[in-house]
Amino acid sequence: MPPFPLPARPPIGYAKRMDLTVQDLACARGGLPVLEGVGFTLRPGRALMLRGPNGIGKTTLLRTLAGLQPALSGTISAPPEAMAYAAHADGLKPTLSVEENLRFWARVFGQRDIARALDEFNLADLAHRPAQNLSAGQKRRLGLARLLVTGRPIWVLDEPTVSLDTASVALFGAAVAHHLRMGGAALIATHIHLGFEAEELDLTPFRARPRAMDRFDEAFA
Ligand SMILES: Nc1ncnc2c1ncn2[C@@H]1O[C@H](COP(=O)(O)OP(=O)(O)OP(=O)(O)O)[C@@H](O)[C@H]1O
Repeated sequence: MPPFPLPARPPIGYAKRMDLTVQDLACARGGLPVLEGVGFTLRPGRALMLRGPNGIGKTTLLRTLAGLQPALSGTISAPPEAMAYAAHADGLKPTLSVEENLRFWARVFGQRDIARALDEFNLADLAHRPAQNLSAGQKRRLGLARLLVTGRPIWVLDEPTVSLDTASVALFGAAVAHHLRMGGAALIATHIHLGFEAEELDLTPFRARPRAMDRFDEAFA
């Protein structure tokens, strides 16, 4: 018996280059509609940066795409199993070392190689350090290195550079650029420029209309 459950479905991985087409998507947070009418296509090898002011719904959209919460309506062409989601909670096991964390996640996602993840995020010197003894930026690097052992083609990233210093932002930018060259794709909510070519989607026009205003109109119908 493996020490932890393996995925019921085989990983999709890079061999399966995948478009992500979103049509007329509406999503909610805390039971209130946040965005409506969202639509875009993200193709293999491309990155799309989500823009918009604080509270517009970037996190809500990413969580919906990654299958962590249901959409109110609309369609998402790619299944959650095609996506690797990384956000503020990094899913690290505090008592496991850096290397053990990566081996754990590689096993969960049906992968073997962790060497590239250690290398691309400059974690080799920290390989035997328990995750709980890492600095905030080092933990974030490990959380992002996890993406490389998922083998999943579409990265869905919420503010991935929080806590990273300039050198680590550059490492992360290079890792994403490599992922794109391999035929992967990335959807990233960030307020900074990551050093590679990407399209942008401003979510401001997709802000959901307030429900109170709908009721106000109905009162005069
Ligand atoms: N746990 C929650 N329960 C209820 N409402 C929430 C919750 N988290 C966020 N919200 C609200 O949902 C809306 C969208 O929030 P979301 O976090 O998706 O925005 P964001 O664009 O990612 O913001 P930021 O740029 O500040 O990270 C905001 O109005 C926010 O106040």
